[in-house]
Amino acid sequence: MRDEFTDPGVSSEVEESVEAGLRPRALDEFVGQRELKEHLSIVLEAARKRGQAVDHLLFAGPPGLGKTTLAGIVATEMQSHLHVTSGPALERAGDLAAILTKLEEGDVLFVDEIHRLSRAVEEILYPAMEDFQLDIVVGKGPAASSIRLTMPPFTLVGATTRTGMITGPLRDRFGLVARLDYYDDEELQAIVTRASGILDVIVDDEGAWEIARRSRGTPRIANRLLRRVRDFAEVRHDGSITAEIAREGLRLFGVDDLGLDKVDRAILSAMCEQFNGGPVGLSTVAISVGEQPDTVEDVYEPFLIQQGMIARTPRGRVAMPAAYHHLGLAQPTPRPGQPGLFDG
Ligand SMILES: Nc1ncnc2c1ncn2[C@@H]1O[C@H](COP(=O)(O)OP(=O)(O)OP(=O)(O)O)[C@@H](O)[C@H]1O
Repeated sequence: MRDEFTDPGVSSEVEESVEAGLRPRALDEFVGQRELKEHLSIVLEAARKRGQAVDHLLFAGPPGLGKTTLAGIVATEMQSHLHVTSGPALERAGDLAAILTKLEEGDVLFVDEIHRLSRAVEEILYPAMEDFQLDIVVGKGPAASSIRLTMPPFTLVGATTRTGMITGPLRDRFGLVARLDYYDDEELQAIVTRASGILDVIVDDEGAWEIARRSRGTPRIANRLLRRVRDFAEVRHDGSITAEIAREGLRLFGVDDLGLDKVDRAILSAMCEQFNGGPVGLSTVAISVGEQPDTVEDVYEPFLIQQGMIARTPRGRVAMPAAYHHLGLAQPTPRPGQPGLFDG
């Protein structure tokens, strides 16, 4: 049931190549995240002055907020190479060793979903991050021996949607841990305007604003909605995007006034109507909308919580008054003793 328009976690191969073209290359072009940018620019400048590799960096936050983009910026600003992999792709210790032995001095290794590294792989990473040492086991059984290789200093950039799942020892080995927050509407408007320049489509300020405010605080969604509205404008109008055209196009694609899509609305309506406002467990909600619990937790829930539509309590998820209001439903009066909103 995942929604291809507003799910920040879904990106096809075509979209990835379009995204690559829209990625800011320099820190100055990266919109928003002011504090993070300031910290990062100091870390980069200091490393440049010392002529050293940048300290290892960990970026945390929901999908589509710019973690991969920042890893690319670090590599560009340090004039080094970027190598990209992810936690689930590194199944065995040898997978990581193969990448590490290819790194040159100052290179940036980006590991997406770093919280999903296996224990065995993580253990290879510790000495590599700390002392630039790589322990490789040669042979099998009693004849196995370990050789230690020294590798050139490099920068590990880790990205995670789940800081809580990063082990303490791994987290401690990052010199900077930074959290990316949802973007505000003005920042997203600037992102839409910037992307429209690259995509060569005319969008007026109000048109960019209409797209921005339905983008769930997420640049990946802003860029995707812009591309869909561009299609709509080209097919049904003269190609340029005004507020009215943006509104019409987004309505056609099922994106509502707050930027919620059909999955968000299904989650809210399951909670409000099927489960009487909750509390209801995450996996029950996920099953009722045909999603994986991880997807509901990582992709949909953070924005619905941020919007004050649902809340997490020790007994499960509960629907807040804003959810009823958004769906146009009357809020039920709690039965005496019914667990609900104000528990926990
Ligand atoms: N601050 C920003 N300014 C302009 N564009 C941005 C910004 N952040 C992200 N983008 C755009 O949003 C898209 C998604 O960004 P990116 O792939 O870096 O997100 P991510 O956090 O790594 O997501 P995921 O973890 O799901 O891979 C990119 O195409 C990029 O152009």
